[in-house]
Amino acid sequence: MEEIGFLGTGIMGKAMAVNLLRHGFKVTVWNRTLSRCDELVQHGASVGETPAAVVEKCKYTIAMLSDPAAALSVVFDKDGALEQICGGKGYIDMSTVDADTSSKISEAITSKGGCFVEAPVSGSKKPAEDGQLVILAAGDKALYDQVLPALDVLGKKSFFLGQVGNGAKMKLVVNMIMGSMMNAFSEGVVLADKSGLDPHTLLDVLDLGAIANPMFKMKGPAMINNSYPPAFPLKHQQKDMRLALALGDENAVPMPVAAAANEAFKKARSLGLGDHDFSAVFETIRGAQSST
Ligand SMILES: NC(=O)C1=CN([C@@H]2O[C@H](COP(=O)(O)OP(=O)(O)OC[C@H]3O[C@@H](n4cnc5c(N)ncnc54)[C@H](OP(=O)(O)O)[C@@H]3O)[C@@H](O)[C@H]2O)C=CC1
Ligand SMILES: O=CCCC(=O)O
Repeated sequence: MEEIGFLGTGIMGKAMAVNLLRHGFKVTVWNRTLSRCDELVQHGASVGETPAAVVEKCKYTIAMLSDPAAALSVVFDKDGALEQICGGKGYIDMSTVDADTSSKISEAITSKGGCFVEAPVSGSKKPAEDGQLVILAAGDKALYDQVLPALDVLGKKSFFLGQVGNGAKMKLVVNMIMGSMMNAFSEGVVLADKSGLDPHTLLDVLDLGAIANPMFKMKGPAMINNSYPPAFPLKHQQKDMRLALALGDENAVPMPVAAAANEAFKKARSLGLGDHDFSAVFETIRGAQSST
C-alpha cells in the first residue's frame, strides 16, 4: 500500500502507528507536540512538520485526535490537512467525535475532491498495540476498501456502517454504555468493601456470571488498589458521555443512567483526575464514602 500519514501520536495514535510500521507500512507522522514523534522515528517513521505537509506527501492520512475541537483544528486551521487535500487523496478520521463534526470534515474534504472515511474504534491502548481494535467505519466505501489492508492490521474486525455519522454514533452509543457500566461497577466494588465483603471475591463472582466482561476483569484489580494508569483518559470518557447525551437530546431518548454517570465523570475531572484512566471515577464513590 501507499505511504500512510498519521496525525496525532497520543496513547492510541502512537500504538497504532507503531503497529503499522511493524507490519511494513511506510508511515509519516505529525503531532501537535512534535517531540512526541521521536519514539516513532526510532520505529522507522518519517515526520511531517504540519498536517498539510503530511497530506501532501501521503495518498492516505489517518487522524487520531482527542476530541471534536482537535479534529476540526487539524483539518481547518493554517497548515491544516485541508490545504493539501485534492483528488486522489483519502482522509480517515479515527478520533471519537460527534456526527456533526465528522460531517463538517467530510464535506470539506470532498468539496476539494478528496475522499473521507470516519473510523472510530473500540478497544484501548493494549488492543491498539496488538492490532485488536474494533473499527466502526462509515463514509466513502471505495476509500474504505482501499485502506482495508491498513485497517486489518489495526483491528480484529471492521464494520462498514454506511453514511458518514453512523460510525461516530455507534462509537458514542458503545462508550455511553461503557461509562455507565464503569459507574455501576465502581459502586458495587465500594459497596462490597464497605459492607464487609472482600472486593477481590466480588471480582471472582462477577467473572463467573452473566455480567462477566473484559473491562471488569482488566480494570478491577487495579481499581481495588486505587491505581488508574491511563489507558483511556477519563477526560475523553467524559467527552464521550457529553456527546452521547447530546445525541440522546437530538433523538428525545431519556438517558437518566448515562446522565448520572456523566455527572460522576465531571466530578472526577473537577478532582483533577482527567488524565487518569477513566476507571478513576471509582474515586468519586470511594472518596464520598470515606468522608462520611
Ligand atoms: N485511549 C483509549 O483507550 C481510546 C481512545 N479513543 C479516542 O481516540 C482519540 C485519541 O485518544 P488518546 O490517544 O487516548 O488521547 P491522548 O490524549 O493520548 O492523545 C490526544 C492526541 O490529540 C492531540 N491533540 C489534542 N488537542 C489537539 C489540538 N487542539 N490540535 C492538534 N492536536 C491535538 C494530542 O496532541 P499533543 O500530544 O500535542 O497533546 C494527542 O496527539 C480520542 O478521541 C479518544 O476518545 C478511542 C478508543 C480508545
Ligand atoms: O473509547 C475508548 C474505548 C476504550 C475501550 O473500548 O476499552
